[in-house]
Amino acid sequence: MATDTIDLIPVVDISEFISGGPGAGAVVEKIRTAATESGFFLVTGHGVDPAATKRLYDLAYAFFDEPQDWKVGVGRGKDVEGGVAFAPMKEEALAGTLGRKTPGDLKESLNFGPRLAGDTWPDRPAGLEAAFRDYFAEMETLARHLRGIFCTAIGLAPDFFEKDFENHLSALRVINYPEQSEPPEDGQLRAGEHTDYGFMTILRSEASAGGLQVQRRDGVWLDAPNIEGAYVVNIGDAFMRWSNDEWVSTPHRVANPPSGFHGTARRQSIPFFLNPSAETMIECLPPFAKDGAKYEPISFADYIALKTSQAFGG
Ligand SMILES: O=C(O)CCC(=O)C(=O)O
Ligand SMILES: [Fe+2]
Repeated sequence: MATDTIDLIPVVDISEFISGGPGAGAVVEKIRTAATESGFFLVTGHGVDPAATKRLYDLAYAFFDEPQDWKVGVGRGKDVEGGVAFAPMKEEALAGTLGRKTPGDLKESLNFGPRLAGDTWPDRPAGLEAAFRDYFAEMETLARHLRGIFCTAIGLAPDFFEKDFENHLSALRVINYPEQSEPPEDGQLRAGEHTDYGFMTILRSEASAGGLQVQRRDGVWLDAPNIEGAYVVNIGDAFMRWSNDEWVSTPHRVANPPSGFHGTARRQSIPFFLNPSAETMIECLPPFAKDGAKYEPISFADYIALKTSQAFGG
């Protein structure tokens, strides 16, 4: 029901927190509640430049319109720090991260991180790299505001996390979910059920037939609300561990368009995966340690290696 969705995934205008206005405390309280109940909320009043978002959206759209043969030649190497990587249709099956074998996800993506390995940027569409870098910088600013909100909500100094994000390993991805001309295979989705591994994800979502769904604790899948210009924020697994499981990383997926759907179902989303630096220690935050820490301290690099080996059985 719509009321359930809006209660569980509330829309929070964070402008009063950013400007230090009298409503800042209410912003913090709303986000604390959402982060502990569903791990998902939408933000408005975030200050992100809409032109930077549109530029990245439009250039990535033009990239995905290029012929498949050409696209698969882009960014398969690992030699360029801050390069680009293209992942073709069905290459990734996100449900595999939960140990489930499904056919590959019905999506393709372009991936970038200033400290992540990729390949030389393609020469077309012109301005693609600059659009990724500009939008990445916008996300860094928003992420800093959100970290400030998180710290205030938890009772930490507002800059508690800042040293851990000086050399952050965040990743920016644009995903294209094309029209589906053939029915999906059994168990095949646009993006299979998963949780995100990092600290938090900031997603530029898009309303379409076949969109983002979030799992309620009783197992029911809810459609995430779509509000033009708002960002969907969700807590990742590393932050859940850091908070001694008080802030929750919730399973989500991207549904297929309904079978027999005849309208336009192409969808493009832009997740920014905020990750700390490799050496950051994920160690129960003091305000959550009262009844004992559930987990041993672990570096972010070791944590990702552990998650990957758990997911892929290696
Ligand atoms: O495309 C979306 O709306 C969500 C994608 C997602 O959850 C992911 O890539 O981790
Ligand atoms: Fe995700």
